[in-house]
Amino acid sequence: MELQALISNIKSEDIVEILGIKDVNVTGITSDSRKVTTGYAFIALKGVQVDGHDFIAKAIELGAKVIIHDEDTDTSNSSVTYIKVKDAADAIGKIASAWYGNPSQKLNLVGVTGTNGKTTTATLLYNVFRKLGYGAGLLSTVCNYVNDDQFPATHTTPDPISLNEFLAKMVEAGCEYAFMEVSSHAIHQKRISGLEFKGGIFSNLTQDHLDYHGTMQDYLKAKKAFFDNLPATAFTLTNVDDKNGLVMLQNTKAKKYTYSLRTLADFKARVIEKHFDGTAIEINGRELEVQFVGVFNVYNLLAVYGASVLLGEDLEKILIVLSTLKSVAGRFETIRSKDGFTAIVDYAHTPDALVNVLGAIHDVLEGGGRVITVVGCGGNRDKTKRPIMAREAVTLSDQVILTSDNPRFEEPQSIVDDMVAGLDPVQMKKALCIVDREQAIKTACTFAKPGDVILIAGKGHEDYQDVKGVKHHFDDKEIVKNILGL
Ligand SMILES: CC(=O)N[C@H]1[C@@H](OP(=O)(O)OP(=O)(O)OC[C@H]2O[C@@H](n3ccc(=O)[nH]c3=O)[C@H](O)[C@@H]2O)O[C@H](CO)[C@@H](O)[C@@H]1O[C@H](C)C(=O)N[C@@H](C)C(=O)N[C@H](CCC(=O)O)C(=O)O
Ligand SMILES: Nc1ncnc2c1ncn2[C@@H]1O[C@H](COP(=O)(O)OP(=O)(O)OP(=O)(O)O)[C@@H](O)[C@H]1O
Repeated sequence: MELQALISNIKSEDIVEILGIKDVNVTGITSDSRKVTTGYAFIALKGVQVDGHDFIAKAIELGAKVIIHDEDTDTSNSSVTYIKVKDAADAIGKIASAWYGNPSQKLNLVGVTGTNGKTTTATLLYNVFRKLGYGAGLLSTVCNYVNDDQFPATHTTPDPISLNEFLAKMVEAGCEYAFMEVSSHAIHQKRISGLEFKGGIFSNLTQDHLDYHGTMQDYLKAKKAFFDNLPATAFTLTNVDDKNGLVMLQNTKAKKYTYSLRTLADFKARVIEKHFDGTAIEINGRELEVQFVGVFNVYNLLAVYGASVLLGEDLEKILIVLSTLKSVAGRFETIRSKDGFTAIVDYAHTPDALVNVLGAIHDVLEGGGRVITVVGCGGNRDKTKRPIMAREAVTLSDQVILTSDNPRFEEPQSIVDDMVAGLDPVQMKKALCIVDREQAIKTACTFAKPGDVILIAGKGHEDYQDVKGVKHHFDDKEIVKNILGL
């Protein structure tokens, strides 16, 4: 691609200077010096761990012909074109978009952000539009889809080059719709810069990711930036039962819509009856039975309904499809034992999600059944969640087993100790520490009696345990089924 076309999405005021010849044909783009080959454009990004500007010389050695940077750098190589921009993280999204033919402009792209519910909402939207007969794609934590073709996901929101490559695949495969999760990390690192969104959904904001954002205020600011940057042609759909729902709408140019179970809103729902296999609900005056448990899932379904309406779909058709949808992988997945107890595998790994999923279990628990919770916290991530999650688990369960969940580079025992620090001696009587997760699940199954529910929280769809940088195969569902002989 010609260099002028490659940088055509970057506003001229965002380009500080161009040194060297402008008439260059670029053969590829990357921000990783290790991927450079002859004729590439290398975009130097200041990383969290290292600075891409330190790899410019290496990129040139490997054949880079264009260097895009935002810090002072050695520009003495006369066979290279140096483009200094104001913000390389912002520029790379626009460059990636141009390189792949601006795919987001050819799709109805909807982004979902919030602490919990992103995967569920984005996946259900994708399922609805596939069931309605459209070509559609999905970018999510669990899996990426281009129509029915599956691609493994490495991030909740991929880096700008992979992201635009996926969107281009969707365009090529004839998709009209694309649904994606937008993580706060991605907004902060500008991975979504240059994308043209048709809509943005906000689910909720509760404590998470403080290891990265530092404070809740900065976490909120990151989420809000997504809505602040939506164009007037897009819609925003926010949950106004969350105290930050209206905050998200403050500075946006986009058309504003709201959803709620409790107050006045454009899209309203009400729970009629809760049971173990689903919930009877009313959406905008229409009753239907859905195969989801938990009020939090009614919020997710309402967001899906609202977004589908805003995308122009027929109300009746959407309601019919909603009643056929099933739970997303690793979200409230139930396994019944032959002895009459139930195990639930759920991805709840924030205090709020844990409270919600335990609340949902209590709502449908049949007479006398006890709740046994197996839960851990991830290593090298927000440590302040640990005592809170232990406390919430103990408060809402009859028995808790504290265990390991992706310890990464921390000692599993010390993570469990941080959880225990949240419990007083009385609460401690309900808790047991079994660091070995398989052993913890086995012990919960031995404790369980008919009518009891075991919640195995935190890993959901994940099929690994991340220990010291190595992902060892570990699948909560598989383990439970083996133990129960299913
Ligand atoms: C903390 C974080 O978000 N890090 C992300 C960030 O990495 P980084 O800034 O640390 O990159 P780096 O390794 O320091 O490198 C800086 C630059 O130098 C370049 N480099 C580096 C080495 C070299 O030899 N040559 C070279 O050119 C790199 O390619 C990069 O451009 O940018 C990378 C490229 O986009 C991401 O892959 C990486 O995600 C890491 C792996 C990660 O685990 N991120 C998680 C926390 C994350 O983003 N999670 C959210 C979801 C959270 C949730 O809701 O649960 C997500 O969207 O997935
Ligand atoms: N709307 C919601 N409100 C609160 N909790 C929810 C909601 N939806 C799902 N949850 C809980 O959060 C867990 C994670 O759900 P989901 O994967 O949809 O969220 P997410 O935002 O994609 O999370 P992550 O970014 O960490 O992948 C679920 O297993 C459930 O326990």
